[in-house]
Amino acid sequence: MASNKLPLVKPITFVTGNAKKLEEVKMILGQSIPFQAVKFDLPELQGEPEEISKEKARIAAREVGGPVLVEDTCLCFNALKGLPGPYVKWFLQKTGPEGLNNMLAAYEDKTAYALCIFSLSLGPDHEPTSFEGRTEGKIVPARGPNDFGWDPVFQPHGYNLTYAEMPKEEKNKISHRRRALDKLREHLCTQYSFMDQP
Ligand SMILES: O=P(O)(O)OP(=O)(O)OP(=O)(O)OC[C@H]1O[C@@H](n2cnc3c(O)ncnc32)[C@H](O)[C@@H]1O
Ligand SMILES: [Mg+2]
Repeated sequence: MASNKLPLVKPITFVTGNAKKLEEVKMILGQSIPFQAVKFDLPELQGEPEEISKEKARIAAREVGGPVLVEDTCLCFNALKGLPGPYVKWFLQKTGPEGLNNMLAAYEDKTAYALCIFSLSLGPDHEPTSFEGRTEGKIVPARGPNDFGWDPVFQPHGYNLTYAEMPKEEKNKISHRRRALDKLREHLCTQYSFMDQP
């Protein structure tokens, strides 16, 4: 029976400058989606998270000249109406995770959510499609290894451990990144068939 799935000949190139993101994406996707990675620090717009992610995908598709995947991650504090959101990287660089916790000292509401938006572009002439994953939690004084971003200050709802304290497999079961990748995988597997490169 003929398949009505679209053939995808080239592997998808995941473009990121962040080695820790890549590590998690590899663990979560395993062999399910053929992809390769290139390390490139893409310029980022200011604005709404989905538009930032989509614009990264447009730039990456032009650079690579084929199918690309990018993601942008936000950490959103409810007391601050969603800030620092997509700008968390710059806060983190200047203040470290503990500085993020201190930002909420003046507020009773410590709730926050981690948001990950992957954008897939099939090439320079294609509009990107986005896949969003969100995990609710709260901001706490830093606990656990300080080796990935704001993991030490984010404690997901229903857990007594911060992301940093959780074994990687546990984080990857419930994370913002996992939830977004589940949607991406579903989309790719229902719409496309992967072909070996000639
Ligand atoms: O090249 P790209 O993919 O853009 O990588 P980046 O490091 O610039 O990443 P973002 O623009 O998405 O900025 C998100 C910030 O949040 C951090 N971050 C991303 N995912 C995280 C996670 O799962 N846990 C903790 N920190 C995370 C990351 O290190 C950045 O400081
Ligand atoms: Mg970035």
